[in-house]
Amino acid sequence: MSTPSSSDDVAAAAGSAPARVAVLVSGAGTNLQALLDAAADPAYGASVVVVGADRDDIEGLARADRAGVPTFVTKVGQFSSREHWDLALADRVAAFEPDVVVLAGFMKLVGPAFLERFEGRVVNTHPALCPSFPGTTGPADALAYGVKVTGATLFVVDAGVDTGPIVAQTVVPVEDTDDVESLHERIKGAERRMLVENVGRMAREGITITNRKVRFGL
Ligand SMILES: Nc1nc2c(c(=O)[nH]1)N[C@@H](CN(C=O)c1ccc(C(=O)N[C@@H](CCC(=O)O)C(=O)O)cc1)CN2
Ligand SMILES: NCC(=O)N[C@@H]1O[C@H](COP(=O)([O-])[O-])[C@@H](O)[C@H]1O
Repeated sequence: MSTPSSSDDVAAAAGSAPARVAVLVSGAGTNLQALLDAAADPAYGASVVVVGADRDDIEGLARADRAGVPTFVTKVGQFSSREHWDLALADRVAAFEPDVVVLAGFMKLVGPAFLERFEGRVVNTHPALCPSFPGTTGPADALAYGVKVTGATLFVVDAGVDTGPIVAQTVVPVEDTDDVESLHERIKGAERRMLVENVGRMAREGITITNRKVRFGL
């Protein structure tokens, strides 16, 4: 795995050793579980080396414990400012020398220190088709708007909210009978498949970003 060269033309990953993946979570951790399950196969090319969270007592951390993966919790409230939290979070993650950092249901915006440390190597999975419905309520917003299809987006995180270069998207139908829960569950099924497939490809092939366009390969 090599270090990205610049923010506008970024190469990440690709090598013979499994890529080291750090995952940050805030909740149930079903996306994390999908990565843990995939990584059990050496052919996948990636290994989850640490799971971090911004809160205690969540199923995502329990999933990591059961898989024997180290965990940490870094809460905003433990620090005197958001900037100090961001720096501490970057330090905790960096100690595990990740090649790729996956935000998988991580409900905090990461800031400049974090993004500089892992430039071009942080991806987030979002339960909507970016650039539509950014933020914390993507499935509810899609349902309220009345769209007939929605989905999930994997993107390289930047300083905005769900604005980064898009790695992959997956589409699901919105049914007339859906409520927010049923729609989000349908999205999450497709989201987990998209995440596993594309984090694996990032690990095995690397990515290059040119003028926002993401392609696999270095
Ligand atoms: N710099 C970025 N950080 C993150 C992104 C991103 O695109 N850029 N994506 C998020 C996930 N996200 C939605 O996709 C998201 C998460 C959280 C928030 C937010 O406003 N959070 C509040 C706290 C809410 C809480 O603690 O429950 C906050 O950060 O103070 C907006 C969007 C991952 N990070
Ligand atoms: N804005 C971020 C956001 O809405 N993230 C979403 O939270 C869910 C976490 O599920 P999980 O904890 O079961 O993986 C996922 O659908 C993820 O995209």
